[in-house]
Order: sequence, then structure tokens, then C-alpha cells
Amino acid sequence: RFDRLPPGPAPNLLLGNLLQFNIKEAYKYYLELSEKYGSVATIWLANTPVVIISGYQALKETMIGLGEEFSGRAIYPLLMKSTYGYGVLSTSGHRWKEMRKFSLATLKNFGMGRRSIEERVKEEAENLVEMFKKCEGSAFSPADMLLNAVSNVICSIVFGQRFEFEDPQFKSLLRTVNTYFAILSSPLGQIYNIFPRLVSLFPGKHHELFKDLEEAREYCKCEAQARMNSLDPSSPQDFIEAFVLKIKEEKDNPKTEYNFDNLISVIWNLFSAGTETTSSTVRHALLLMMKHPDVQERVQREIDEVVGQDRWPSTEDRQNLPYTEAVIHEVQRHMDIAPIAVPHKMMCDTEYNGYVIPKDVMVFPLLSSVLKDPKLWKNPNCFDPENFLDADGRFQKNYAFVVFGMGKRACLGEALVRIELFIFFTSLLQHFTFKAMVPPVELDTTPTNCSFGRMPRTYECYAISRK
Ligand code: HEM
Repeated sequence: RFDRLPPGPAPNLLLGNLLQFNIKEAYKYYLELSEKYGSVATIWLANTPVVIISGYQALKETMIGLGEEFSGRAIYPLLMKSTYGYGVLSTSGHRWKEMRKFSLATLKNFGMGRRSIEERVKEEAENLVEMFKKCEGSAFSPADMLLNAVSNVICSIVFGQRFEFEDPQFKSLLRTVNTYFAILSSPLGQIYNIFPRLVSLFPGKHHELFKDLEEAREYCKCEAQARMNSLDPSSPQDFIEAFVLKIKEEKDNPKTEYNFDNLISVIWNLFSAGTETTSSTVRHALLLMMKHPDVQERVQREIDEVVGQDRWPSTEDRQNLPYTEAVIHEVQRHMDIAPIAVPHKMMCDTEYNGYVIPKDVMVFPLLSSVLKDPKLWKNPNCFDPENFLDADGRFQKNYAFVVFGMGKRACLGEALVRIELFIFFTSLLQHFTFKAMVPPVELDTTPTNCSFGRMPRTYECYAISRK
């Protein structure tokens, strides 16, 4: 069955290629493999083959050209724990398509009819600025406040409510998401995904996480159940209500995907995917501003000229803030938050480049290989906003900006993320100058934990009011 897989290093019978690389920095090893074996290569994680696709051309040919074939999701054990195999991240073809279509449309609708998504983001940005003001004069870690603000946006869309910073239920949900991502990106998560039964036998943080995930699921269930009992079908107020309406409309269709289990999973998919990623990106952005005070100053100058100090920034300002836009994109490129995207799985036996990748084989789209490709970027290895500026200082898109993945399974939160990053970043820099506790040269901006996702470093900083 595996005769015609792409080439790769010789695996050991039991452990595959696991002993040949540092699991914490797995994606760096995958990059080396692409140099040695080309744009498609195979590695073995114990007895599971994984095909790694690298380079813009190969990713385009597979994720887009052969989009249907490459569109499965590899629900590896840790992800399974959090999604229960349903929802948007479901593996089965028809199921995820319906859930994705519904989620995208509903996210968009909630941005139009009711309070717009931008209004919700602005409210959180204003609260965030107030919270930062209270920290003036002393060094503080912005991490929890950012997590809180970003998460409240998705909460107001999904649950129809925002939470206060101190709310114990909210704190517990956020802790769960935070630990989930930390473990997912750590060697423990990687090893758990390969040997779930074995790792389960040992004590460790993962047991706490599973307990927390169970509690989070219970909370989502209660919220959903309450809506099932009290929905006013004439005007669904939040994402859950829109879904419940669908469940009721389709109750006589035996093949429907709109059921209670799928609802719970989709709620959790959106909440977890929508919280950690965006807040980590803003956290990384502030760190980079402290490392590069010249860039911070130039962004502030641009904001001062276009927006001033008497009103809040809005997305309409985006076109007049080319440098700021370039900086935000460059933060994302530099951070490279999901070096192997979210693993895919083959939907059927597929021939590519003379090799045959069998059905169900796991595929890692190596986004890093595109985001750091010296042929595609002016300055791929450092933080340099020039990567997104043309000779006249205008913002310049680059097709190699693949931080959200490519094709049928690309991130469905991209539109929301663009609004969030812009409003949060500009509102913060309009009000504050960020300074580190050490001189910029001593700041390390390399994200940590590089096995699955990359997390920004934790740090304390000063937010100095600009007024
Ligand atoms: C900086 C922020 C974000 C980044 C960089 C990001 C990046 C990604 C990437 C790389 C993927 C996998 C693509 C693939 O496998 O081909 C993904 C999937 C996904 N993202 Fe995001 N994401 C972000 C924020 C969000 C937000 C705010 C939401 C929710 C509203 C979200 C929802 C999802 C979902 C549901 C999927 C799975 C899609 C599917 O399986 O079909 N993401 N994201």
C-alpha cells in the first residue's frame, strides 16, 4: 500500500524517524527534508507515514489543484479530545463541508444585520486600552488581558455575551484553551499524538487538560440546551441560536448534520481556534514593537497623521495606513504561528509528481517553507515590514503570505482576524508606547515551542501613555 510514497529518510522498524530529530523543533527538520528530498517527502512517526508538502508551487498544486483529494482532516488524538471528531474539524467529507459553509455564512451575517463584528471588536479594544491604562507606571504581562479581549469578540458572536475579566466561568474556559495550545505545541502533545494509550498511563499535565476540556464541553452543552428550550425562531441573536434554528428546521431529515453533537463541537472549534491564535499574534506584535522602536515610532506617526488622537481607528482607515498594514502582515509572517497548518488527510489514493499517496495518509502542508522562502521575500529571515511595501511605500500583497493555509481547509476566521488585528494593534499604539524591561538588543523575539504551533514568548512590559 505504501510502495509509491514520496522519498524520505529510512525509518526504524518501531519508532520510524522519531529518533532522527528534535521533536520540539520538528518543523525545522521538515524544512531540511524538503531541501534534501524535494517538495514532497515522507517521514514516519512511529508506524504512521506522513507526507510533507513544501514550497509554494507544490502547495498550490496539492491544496488547490488537487484540493478535494487533499481536503481530509487528520484528527490526531489530542485534537480528537477537543472536537470529538465532529464540527468543522470533522474528517468525513460531507460533514465538514456543511459545517464550514454554515459557520462562514453565520459569522458573516452576524457582522451585517446585528451589531457589526467591527463594533464588537472596537468595544473590546476600548476596554483593553482602559485595562492597560490601569497598569501604567509598573511592568505587567499583557498576555491575559489580550486573551480576554480577543476571546470576548468570539464569545459575543457565539454565546451572545461578553464576560468580565474576573468571571470564574470565563477564566476556566480561557485556562483550558491556553493549556490546550501549550500542550499541543509541546513535545508532550507531539508524543501523546503518536502514542496516546502509552502516554495516558503516565501522570502529567495532559490529565488536567482532559478534565478541563470535559468541563468546557459541559458549559457549551448547557448554553446550547438553554437555547434549545427558549429560542425565538424569528430572530436568532447569536451563533448558537442560528445553529439551533437549523436543528429545528431539519429535525425530519435523517441525514442532517445539524444535531446537538455537531453544535457543541462547532462552538468549541470557533472558541478555541478564535482565541489563542489572534491574541498570541497581538502579543507577538507588541514584543516586536519593543524590539524595533523605530518601527513602533513610524507606525505611531502614521496613526497620528491619519487617525489622530480624538477618535478610535476603524477599518476604513486601513487603506490610508499602508505602513501599519505592512507591519501587521510582517508580524504574522515572522511569527509563522502554524508551521505545518492543521494536519490534512488524503480523501483517496492520489497520484502526485509520480508518487502515490494512499487514502487516509496524513499530510503536513509546510507553510513555513513558503513564509521563509528567500525567492519570495525581500528579507525572509528578519522582521522587516519592507517585505510588504513597494518602492513607493504602498502596501503590497504577496501571494506567498500563506499564514492561513491554502485551499478548501484554509482558516475560516481570516476575515475576522484581519479586523481584530488591525483594530487591536492600532488602538493600542494610538494610546501607548511599549517598552521592555531590558534594552531591545537583549530581547529574544523567537517564538517558543515549535512542534505543532509556535507560541510567542511571555514577557512583562511598560505601556507608557502617549496623551
Ligand atoms: C492569527 C489568527 C489565525 C491564524 C494565523 C489561523 C491559521 C489557521 C490555519 C493555518 C489553519 C489550517 C489551514 C489548513 O489546514 O490548511 C486554520 C484553520 C482553522 N481556523 Fe484559523 N487561524 C487564525 C484565527 C482563527 C479564528 C479567529 C477562527 C474562528 C473564527 C479560526 C477558525 C479556524 C477553523 C474553524 C479552522 C479549521 C478549518 C477547517 O478545518 O476546515 N481561526 N487556521
